Amino acid sequence: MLAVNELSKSYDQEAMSLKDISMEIEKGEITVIIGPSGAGKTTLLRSLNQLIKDDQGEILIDGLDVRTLNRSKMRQMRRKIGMVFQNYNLIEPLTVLENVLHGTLGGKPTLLGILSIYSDKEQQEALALIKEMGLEEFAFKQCKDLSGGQKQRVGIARALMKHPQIILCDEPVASLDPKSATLVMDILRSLAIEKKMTIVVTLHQVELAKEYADHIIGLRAGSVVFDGPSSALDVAAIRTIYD
Ligand SMILES: Nc1ncnc2c1ncn2[C@@H]1O[C@H](COP(=O)(O)OP(=O)(O)OP(=O)(O)O)[C@@H](O)[C@H]1O
Repeated sequence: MLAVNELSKSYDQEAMSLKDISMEIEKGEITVIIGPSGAGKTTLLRSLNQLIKDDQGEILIDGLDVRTLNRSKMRQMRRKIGMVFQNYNLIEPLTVLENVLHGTLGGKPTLLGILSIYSDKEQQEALALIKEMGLEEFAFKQCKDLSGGQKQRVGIARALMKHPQIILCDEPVASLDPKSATLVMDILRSLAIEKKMTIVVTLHQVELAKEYADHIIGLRAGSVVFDGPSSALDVAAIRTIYD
């Protein structure tokens, strides 16, 4: 469903942040990208939906190279992909419901989006997702009053409003306490298993990666140094990635 072939990226034409990355990511699985700080995890994740451009190689989603798409095809492709961010990227003074409804903006004609006009169906769907995330009682509260873990669950509900096939999560639990982190990872796991979504997550915590990943990619200095199931990530593999 998602394949990367010989992807390279340099921000400054000198140092290479990604070097000939190739990998295959399966539908219905959680793929976790791990590696030390500066290894290229965020660069790789953001290249997948072309938030970072000027890279070389191929990124195939459903067989289409996203690097070669024109504007309208790129818009269509981006509708298939939801993003979840470390710092949540919510509009803090707005309510949980309003933030989740914003997830539909990518698929709306601009004027309706600017006016924040949402149909009854969209509102019902947003409320159902809020309930699914265990946030029913917060639907009409401002996001600024939520905990980090609650904010991240709003971020996931917002991503789900587009009905994405793929969810890219950039360090989604880096700012959370262990219990909140587990809750967020449990949600991502159920999206992969029950909704057959393709989930790609960057993580700093090796233990969480081993617990939740079906597939782990280990990056070091821009290169893939491990690619396998989480059961294969042994001490020697961890050393190769981090030492
Ligand atoms: N906007 C940028 N301009 C120049 N260099 C950049 C930029 N963003 C990242 N880099 C460089 O690219 C390399 C990979 O960075 P990236 O942020 O992808 O790593 P990472 O593995 O996500 O790190 P971290 O775990 O600290 O977030 C690093 O050497 C970094 O300095």
